[in-house]
Amino acid sequence: MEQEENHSADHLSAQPGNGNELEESSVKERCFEQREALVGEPRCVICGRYGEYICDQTDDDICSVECKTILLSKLSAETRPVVKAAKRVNLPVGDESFCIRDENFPKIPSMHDGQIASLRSKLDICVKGEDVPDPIMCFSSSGLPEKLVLNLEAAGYVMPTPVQMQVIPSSICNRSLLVSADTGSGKTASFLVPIIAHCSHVRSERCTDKQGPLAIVLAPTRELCLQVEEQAKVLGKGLPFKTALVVGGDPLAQQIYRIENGIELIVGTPGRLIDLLMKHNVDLNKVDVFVLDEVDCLLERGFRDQVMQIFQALSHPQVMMFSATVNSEVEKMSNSLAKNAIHISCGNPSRPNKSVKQVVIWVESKQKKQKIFEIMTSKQHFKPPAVVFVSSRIGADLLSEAITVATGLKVVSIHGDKTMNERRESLRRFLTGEVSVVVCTGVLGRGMDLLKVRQVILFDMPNSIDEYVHQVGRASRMGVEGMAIVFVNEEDRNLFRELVQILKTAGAPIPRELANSKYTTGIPLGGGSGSRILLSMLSFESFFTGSFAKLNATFAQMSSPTK
Ligand SMILES: Nc1ncnc2c1ncn2[C@@H]1O[C@H](COP(=O)(O)OP(=O)(O)OP(=O)(O)O)[C@@H](O)[C@H]1O
Repeated sequence: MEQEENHSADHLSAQPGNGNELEESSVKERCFEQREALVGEPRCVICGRYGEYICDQTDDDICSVECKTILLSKLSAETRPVVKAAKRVNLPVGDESFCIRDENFPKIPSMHDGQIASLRSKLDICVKGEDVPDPIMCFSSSGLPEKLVLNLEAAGYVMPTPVQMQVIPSSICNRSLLVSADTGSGKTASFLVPIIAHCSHVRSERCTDKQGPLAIVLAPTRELCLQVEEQAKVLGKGLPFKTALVVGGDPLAQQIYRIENGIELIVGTPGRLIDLLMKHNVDLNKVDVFVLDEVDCLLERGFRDQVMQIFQALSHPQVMMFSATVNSEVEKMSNSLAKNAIHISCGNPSRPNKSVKQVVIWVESKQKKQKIFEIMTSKQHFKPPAVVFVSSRIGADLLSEAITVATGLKVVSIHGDKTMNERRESLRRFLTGEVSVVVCTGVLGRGMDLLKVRQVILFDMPNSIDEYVHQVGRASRMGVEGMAIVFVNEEDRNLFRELVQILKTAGAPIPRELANSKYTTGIPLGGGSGSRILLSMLSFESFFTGSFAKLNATFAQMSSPTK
C-alpha cells in the first residue's frame, strides 16, 4: 500500500519504541529539502513535492515538518471566515483569484471592517495607526513581481505568516512601521519582500548602471547581517537586485568595490557602515527604505548614536523597525525616526515563543559544568544540534573545550574575539551538522535562524529578560517545538521577578529555590498548572544529580503540550 511505505511526519516527536525506525536526521524539516514527486508517487497536499510522510492527524501526504505545520495551522484556521469562503468555492487558499487587487491595495473579497478585525484577532495581529492597510492572504495578491513570488515558492514559502500578511501590504503602501512579533515568525521576509519588490520596480523603471543603494538594513551582529543578506539574495534571485554586506572583519576595500559597482541593498552593522561612509563617498540620496532589525538593541546606548548618524544622512526614508521585544521606551524612541508609524504586533511578543518548553533548573555556579555534562551525555535528554549561551568570551572557549573533553562531542565556540573567518567557518560547521554543539555569547542570541536547532541551554542567564526571550527563541522556528534548559542561581536575582512572571504565564515549572527566594516574594505562584504540580512533586536541587528515574519523570511531565 502506498501509504504504508510512507513515514509519519509525527515521528520527530514520537516516543521511543513506537516502531518507527527512521533516524531523526533524515526527516525533511523544510519543504525545499524535499525532492519533486515522480509520476505515480504521493504528493504533499501543501506544496505538491514528494509526499514522503503521512500527517497522523489528517492522513494526508506531506513532504516535510514545515508543510505539516502549515497543514495543521490551516486546519485550525478553518473556522476563520476567509478560509471557509475559499473552501466553499473550491479555491486553494493561496490562489491569486482568492484575493482581489484594488489599486495595488490587496483586499479580501466581501470582508467588511468587522470581519477584517475578527480575522486579525484570530491571527493574533494587533494594529495601531491611521488607515492601516488590510492583511493579505497570499503573496501573489500584493502586486509583487512574478519572479519574486516564484522565488518565495521555491524557498518553500507557500503562504505568508501572520506578520508577513500585515507588514507586506503596509510596507508596499509606503508606510513606516514598528513591528513586534514572536521569535521565528518570519519577520525577515516581511521586510525583505517589499524591499526586493520596490528595488526591482525602481530599477526596471529607471535603468541606469552603477547606481547607489535604494535600501539599507541594519542589524546588530555580523552573523545576523550575513544571514539577512543571504536570504535577500535567495529571494531576489533573477531580479534587478544586488546586495552588499557591510560588516567588520571583512576587508573594507572589497565592500566599497561592490557598492561602487552598483547595488540596491546594503545590509550591515552600524559601526562598519559609518566607517565606510566616512572613508568613502557613497551616494545615499536614493535610499528610501531604512530597516532596523532588532530595533530595541539598535536603539540602545552603544548603537543609538551610530544609527541616528546614518538616519540623518538619509532624506526622509520609509522606516521599518522590527523586534520580538519592543517596550514602551523603544516605542517612544522610534518616534524620532518615524512619525505616524503603524504599530503592528503579532503573536505574543516580549514572551518566550510558546513552542519552546522552558526547563529552568537551579544550579549553583560551581556545579554548572557537571550539570551540562550530565545533560549532554544523556541520550534521552540531549537533542543536538544544540546552542549553549554563556556570558563571556573566555567562558565560551573554556566551556567548549571542557565539553569536548568530558563528552567527546564536537563543539565550536563563537564570540566577538574570533576573527570573521573563524566565526563564519564555525557557523558553517555547526549549520551543516559537522559539529553538534556551539557555545557562544549573545552574538547568536538574536535573529539567528538556526534551522535544525531544537535545544538551547542557557548556561549563564543573560543580562535582561528581553535577551532571555531572544535566546530561548533560537530553539524554535515557525512553531516547531523546542526546549530551552536554563541554569539559574542566586547570582541572577536581578531577573527573578520577571523570570517567575514569564514562567508562570507559560505554565512552566518554577524551581523551589526560585519560587521561595526573597527576590521573588510578592508574586503569587498559583498561575500555571505546571508550576503547581511540579513544585509539589520535586526539588529542583536534585534535578540531574538525582536518579535518572526522577530525571525521566520530570522530562516526561514537561513533555506534555505547552498549551
Ligand atoms: N511564509 C513562510 N513560509 C515558510 N517558511 C517561512 C515563511 N516565512 C519565513 N519562513 C521561515 O521561518 C523561519 C523563521 O523566520 P525568521 O528568521 O524571519 O524569523 P524572525 O521572526 O525574524 O525570528 P527572530 O525574531 O528569531 O529573528 C526561517 O527559517 C524562514 O525561512
